[in-house]
Amino acid sequence: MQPFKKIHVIVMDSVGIGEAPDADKFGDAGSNTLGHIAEKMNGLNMPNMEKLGLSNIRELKGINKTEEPAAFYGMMQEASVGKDTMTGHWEIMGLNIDTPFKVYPEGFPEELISKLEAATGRKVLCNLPYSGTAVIDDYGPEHMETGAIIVYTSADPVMQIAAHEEIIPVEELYKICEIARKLTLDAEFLVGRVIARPFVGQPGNFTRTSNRHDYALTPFGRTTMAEMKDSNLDVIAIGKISDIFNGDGVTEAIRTKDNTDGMDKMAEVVRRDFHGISFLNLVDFDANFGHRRDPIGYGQALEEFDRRLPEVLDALSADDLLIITADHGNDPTFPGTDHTREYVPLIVYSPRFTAGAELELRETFADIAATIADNFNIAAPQFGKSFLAELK
Ligand SMILES: O=P(O)(O)O[C@H]1O[C@H](CO)[C@@H](O)[C@H]1O
Ligand SMILES: [Mn+2]
Ligand SMILES: [Mn+2]
Repeated sequence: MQPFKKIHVIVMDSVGIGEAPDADKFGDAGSNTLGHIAEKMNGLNMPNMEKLGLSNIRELKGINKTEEPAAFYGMMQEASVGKDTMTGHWEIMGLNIDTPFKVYPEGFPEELISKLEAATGRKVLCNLPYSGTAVIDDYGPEHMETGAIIVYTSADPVMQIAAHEEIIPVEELYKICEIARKLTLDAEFLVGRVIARPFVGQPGNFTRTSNRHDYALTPFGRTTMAEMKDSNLDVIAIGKISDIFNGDGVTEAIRTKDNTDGMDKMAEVVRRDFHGISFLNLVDFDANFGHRRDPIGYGQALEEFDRRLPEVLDALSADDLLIITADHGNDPTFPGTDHTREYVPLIVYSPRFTAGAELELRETFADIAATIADNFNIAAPQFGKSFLAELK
């Protein structure tokens, strides 16, 4: 088969498709993001994903299994020991994270907080694991009175810093986060990501803005993105992808406001003439609905995604390959507010295909990187097995 000129990867952030075999080790036995949302919605209306074969992977209420799926379809299991966004995306690009990132279930050590206060000249509020919407409700008023910053974490390896845009201008919050990023690069206080969380509004009525900014770490190994960039191929990062890789291996970064904007930008990029990959993350599923434990909102966002899909599908030519997948689960019906250890769906489509078929269970997300490397004839990642030859 002729290689594809462009491969487009869409990560539906947190759209898992049922507990992974090792889910019990993560306290996630019984989780199923898509399955439980379909139940709560009393059937999901996703005719475009249906045609591609979504319910052929695992039957989902409201979505029919189709006799002639247009896409190749299957599931991937996560090999790495984490279930956070960075781990999932880095694995998709060929890495295997075998040492878990540090998490801070009791908040950050006093020593780190003192250093942060000294370096920023601002006091720290909260310093606990917290939901990002609850934390601004609870600490926002005090923050507005004192100018102290709201620092919180979660079950993920993250330090999040929230501030009202009229109390601390976004640019200053970004500087504060850069300071926090520098302080948390050492093994002693290592944090996967520092996240700026600006918000607006009045007490009791705060909302977060799209000026969120993530400060990640540079991937610990050589990703297929880096390999592509060094081979003079294009790597177009859309949404928070560039942040997740700290810009490593990215040749062009396009920011987005939300899922809708992400799909708009994706359709634009698909129509362009280039040689390489585009890589989009749709974070709303996770941030607005998964962590908020809102299965109906989540279901509606999935249906909206499905309605927008034809714009991307229609833009594809026989030179394009589209891969739709996820980075972990976040079952909105599950106890707690954290990610869930799940299989992720794998949908692989090109107008070049006459028919789709089932792909065998993938043992690592890195099979996507291996497939990309195989297609562009560049060095294979250290992990992953290409499924390119199966696409016929
Ligand atoms: O509750 P909010 O602030 O949305 O935080 C969520 O967003 C973080 C980064 O994705 C996750 O670790 C989770 O804690
Ligand atoms: Mn994620
Ligand atoms: Mn998340």
